[in-house]
Amino acid sequence: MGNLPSAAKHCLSYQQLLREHLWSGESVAGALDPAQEVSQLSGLPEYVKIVEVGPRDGLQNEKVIVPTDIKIEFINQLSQTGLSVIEVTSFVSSRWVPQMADHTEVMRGIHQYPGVRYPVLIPNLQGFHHAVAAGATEIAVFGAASESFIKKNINCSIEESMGRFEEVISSARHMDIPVRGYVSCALGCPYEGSITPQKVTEVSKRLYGMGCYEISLGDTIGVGTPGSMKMMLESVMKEIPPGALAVHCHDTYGQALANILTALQMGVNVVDSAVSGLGGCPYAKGASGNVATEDLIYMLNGMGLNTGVNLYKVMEAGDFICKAVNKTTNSKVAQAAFKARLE
Ligand SMILES: CC(C)(COP(=O)([O-])OP(=O)([O-])OC[C@H]1O[C@@H](n2cnc3c(N)ncnc32)[C@H](O)[C@@H]1OP(=O)([O-])[O-])[C@@H](O)C(=O)NCCC(=O)NCCSC(=O)C[C@@](C)(O)CC(=O)[O-]
Repeated sequence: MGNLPSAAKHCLSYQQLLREHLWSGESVAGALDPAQEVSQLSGLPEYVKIVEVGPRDGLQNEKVIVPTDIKIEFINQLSQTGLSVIEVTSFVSSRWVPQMADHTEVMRGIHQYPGVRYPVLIPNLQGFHHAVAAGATEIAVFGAASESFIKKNINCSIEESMGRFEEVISSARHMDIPVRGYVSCALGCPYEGSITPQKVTEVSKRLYGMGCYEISLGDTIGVGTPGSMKMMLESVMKEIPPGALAVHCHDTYGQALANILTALQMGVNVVDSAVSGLGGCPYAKGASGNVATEDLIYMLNGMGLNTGVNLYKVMEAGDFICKAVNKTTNSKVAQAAFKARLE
């Protein structure tokens, strides 16, 4: 954008700005006023890593079983968007989450593109062994800061879950397999309501201490606000450096982007999202999908923050999976772009 003559900049219509800049990742703030850009960017990271969870978190709650070849095609399309991490499936019990029963076929069927990592979700040692046999080279364990939620989700207490994760993490370490740790209910629980930042910190600290390279703090039911996100992060950051944290925001109350921006301003630079805003945890009733990857990229592009991801290609992958599961996209950006195309 910097090369355009200023007269041309003023002639750019809103639609042109969208087409030429927000899609490509060039800064619109800079297009309007270079001085403004600097002030907007202060305190924010230059690069934000997006962890795409659509194939796992996005699909796990779908009632109709999505054919395995559709899942594989979806992941292959996502792999060509510039995303560097795509969580592809979970090695959980098919009695608990039938949608993920084809984990081995999905893991074996996808084309693994260079530069893209394909972690999978693991609840226990049994899942770990199945995942490794299927070819997984990166995993994530998933804990929670709520006793009631973890009981419903993986049928054990927080203390028991730590024992299981310790076994998994120690086996993974022997095989040089990196482990990410999730902490669900970081901003509220569907069964207990408020969760204290101290409890989130305690669980996060234990997972980090066991060797998780990154802790993803999940607003599982999307009740958080920038205020509660800030309080929770201030507490967790006393024990874990911001560079080892990620945020995972569901958008039930429409706060996800605001919460993510708060986290970015506090030094977090890894954000989970799902294409088309798909998703939700089967054991968190009433929760809506994740923040849409399209909406996240649009916001980050608009602030001049680099993600390396092509928004247009992500929208195409979103269109593909929405048609396949017969859903309307939850992404505001995709909705607006498709509407604009029809006008
Ligand atoms: C953890 C279990 C298995 C415990 O389930 P359980 O019933 O307590 O397990 P168990 O150890 O008593 O074993 C019972 C049966 O399950 C089998 N089993 C045992 N382990 C496995 C395994 N890994 N894979 C396949 N089968 C397994 C085991 O072999 C046995 O089979 P049987 O002898 O009866 O034929 C179950 O509760 C489970 O699968 N839960 C998964 C729930 C889930 O996937 N939730 C969604 C993901 S979390 C999420 O979405 C939140 C997140 C991460 O996105 C962040 C956020 O938003 O907050």
